[in-house]
Amino acid sequence: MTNTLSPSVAQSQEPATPIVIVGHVDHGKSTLIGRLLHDTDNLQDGKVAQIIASSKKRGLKVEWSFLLDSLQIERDQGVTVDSTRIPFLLNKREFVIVDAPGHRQFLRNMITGAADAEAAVLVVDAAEGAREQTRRHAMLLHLIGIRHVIVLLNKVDLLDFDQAKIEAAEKSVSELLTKLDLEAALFIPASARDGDNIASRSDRMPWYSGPTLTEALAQVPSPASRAELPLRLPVQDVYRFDDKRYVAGRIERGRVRVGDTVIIGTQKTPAKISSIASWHTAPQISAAAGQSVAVTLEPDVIPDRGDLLHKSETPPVAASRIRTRLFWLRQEPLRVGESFHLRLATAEHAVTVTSIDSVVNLDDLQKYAGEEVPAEGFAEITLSAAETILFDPFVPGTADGRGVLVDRQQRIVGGAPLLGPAAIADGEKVIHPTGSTVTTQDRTRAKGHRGGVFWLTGLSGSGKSTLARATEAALFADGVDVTVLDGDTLRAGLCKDLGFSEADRTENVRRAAEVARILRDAGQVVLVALISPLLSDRALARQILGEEFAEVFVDADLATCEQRDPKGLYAAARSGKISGFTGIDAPYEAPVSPALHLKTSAGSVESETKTLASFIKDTVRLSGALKARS
Ligand SMILES: Nc1ncnc2c1ncn2[C@@H]1O[C@H](COP(=O)(O)OS(=O)(=O)O)[C@@H](OP(=O)(O)O)[C@H]1O
Ligand SMILES: Nc1ncnc2c1ncn2[C@@H]1O[C@H](COP(=O)(O)OP(=O)(O)O)[C@@H](O)[C@H]1O
Repeated sequence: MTNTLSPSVAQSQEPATPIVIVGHVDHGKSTLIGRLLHDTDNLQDGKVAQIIASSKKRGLKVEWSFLLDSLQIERDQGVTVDSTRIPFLLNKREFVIVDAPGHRQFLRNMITGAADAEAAVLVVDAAEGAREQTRRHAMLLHLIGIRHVIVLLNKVDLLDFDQAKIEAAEKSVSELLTKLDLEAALFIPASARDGDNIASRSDRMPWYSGPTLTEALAQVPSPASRAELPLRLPVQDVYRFDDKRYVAGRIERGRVRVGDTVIIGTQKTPAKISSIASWHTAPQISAAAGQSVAVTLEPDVIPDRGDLLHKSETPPVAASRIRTRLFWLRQEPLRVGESFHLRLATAEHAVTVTSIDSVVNLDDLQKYAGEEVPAEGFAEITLSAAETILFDPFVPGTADGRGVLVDRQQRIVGGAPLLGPAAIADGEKVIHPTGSTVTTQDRTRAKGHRGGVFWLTGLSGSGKSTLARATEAALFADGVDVTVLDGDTLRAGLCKDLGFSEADRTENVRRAAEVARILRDAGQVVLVALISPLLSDRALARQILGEEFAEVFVDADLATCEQRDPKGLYAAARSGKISGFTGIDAPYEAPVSPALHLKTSAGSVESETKTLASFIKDTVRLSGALKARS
């Protein structure tokens, strides 16, 4: 099978100009991409015939968006090399359309740097005007800092090519963009389906004297040469051959020459470049931005992966508290205190969110103070690291300062363009949580199982403590590293300042969840046995613990619990000796969809213990049996 895009595209030597094409669903993005590739002669003839045939078959005019469907199929089959970049040539100049089928994927692409985009085309249905995604995409373009924005007012045939109507549409989109501080370089009235003002001038809008889309793209500045900027060489790896150590990496910007003195990372160790090699080439005297090199250093110091080589006269910013923008991608909100890894070029730093400084409201696009960043929201936050981080503050249209936040499972949870060092406000509580250098994988390997938290909730007397202790013993006998955090036990020490008011119970849950997190992160299986009566409190625990959290409903009806009354507390509550007792005069909200539901009114302690222990082992076990303890 051959690639749909014509082979000439691959032959250009100039660096390609990346552009993104965005727009609300159905406003014509896919049609535009198909039309653009066709009208600029970037499709093979066979492909065009295929699109025409399949459009005819469905009784449609030529449906250019079918092209993207067929590209998608090629991608799925692995035919197209890069799944998110569509190259095309415009008068010998190479462009790359950074494409992403879904909204979430688009966001991910934008923030992970697939789009160092030089320009953006915002497609807006002229008849429908700006919609939800128009607004979100425009916001993103503003936050990412794409400087060159072309608004394509699409489907102007629906407005009969009428100048007054089209100008009214332009005005309303322009007002939205102004609110976002995003200035459109151009508004182009067009019909992507018919090709008006895409690659050729429309004769149906003689009143329009501006450029066509391809003329506008031709005016987009080429990616500026990064070779003239101060040197940044992030260390990818260090290799040893014949007693020599080679420090390998891709020069992000600037250039290195043999004889240059460079500074290595945060240790600030100076060293001389004694040789430069590129793969498959003879040794070089110098190398510049974009090249992957292996340098030898004199003296033979050993940088770490992630160290940044730079020159002493042009150092990057060094800070351990960093103000950053945030494009939050997780489906749950972000709160202060959560920890992540900040990926920055080849470096990874453990960081904690120490403040949420402002949150952007997507309705009025204003910044507000906020306690949390909502799911998929935008914000400005402060990150703290235990170590100094070297970085260049984010500059629109470059790779500088483009941090990415990843969670414990290495999933990307947010884009974090680093804005600069965060000043310490008067009286501010400054903390620098440290991250372990022992990895989760190391711990898992050593213990033979993963860590996890099993949160037992239920009425007093339902059997939480009994089952937790019996399961603890069973798991321990099986070689599992296990700890129980029991309500009564915690309340005898860590939580002895707390009573049973709603606020105190929330704090009790929070503390237990934080302790469970530390133990879980150290690789342990943690059984938490707390009444934790409110759905909102257990949601808080889940928030603190993330996905490695399983809710176990220890379910016995009130009558059974009251009849058991192992501590005589129900009797005391009934006689008014104690008040606010769960199930009597304080609420208990049962879990809606627990990971495990144990009905202890009916079953025996032994059978419930077996069920719980095997559920836990199935969850934390590695493939195969748990490691036998020697
Ligand atoms: N008013 C009131 N309500 C509920 N429970 C009470 C109360 N007063 C004392 N106790 C005893 O405290 C134990 C519950 O503590 P928890 O930390 O699990 O409760 S909570 O999660 O904070 O709601 C609970 O233990 P369990 O019976 O093991 O659940 C009781 O022994
Ligand atoms: N299937 C069962 N699971 C757990 N406990 C049971 C079961 N059947 C009877 N019990 C009894 O119920 C009581 C539960 O008390 P406890 O474990 O302290 O509950 P909680 O910690 O939820 O307050 C114990 O006396 C226990 O022996």
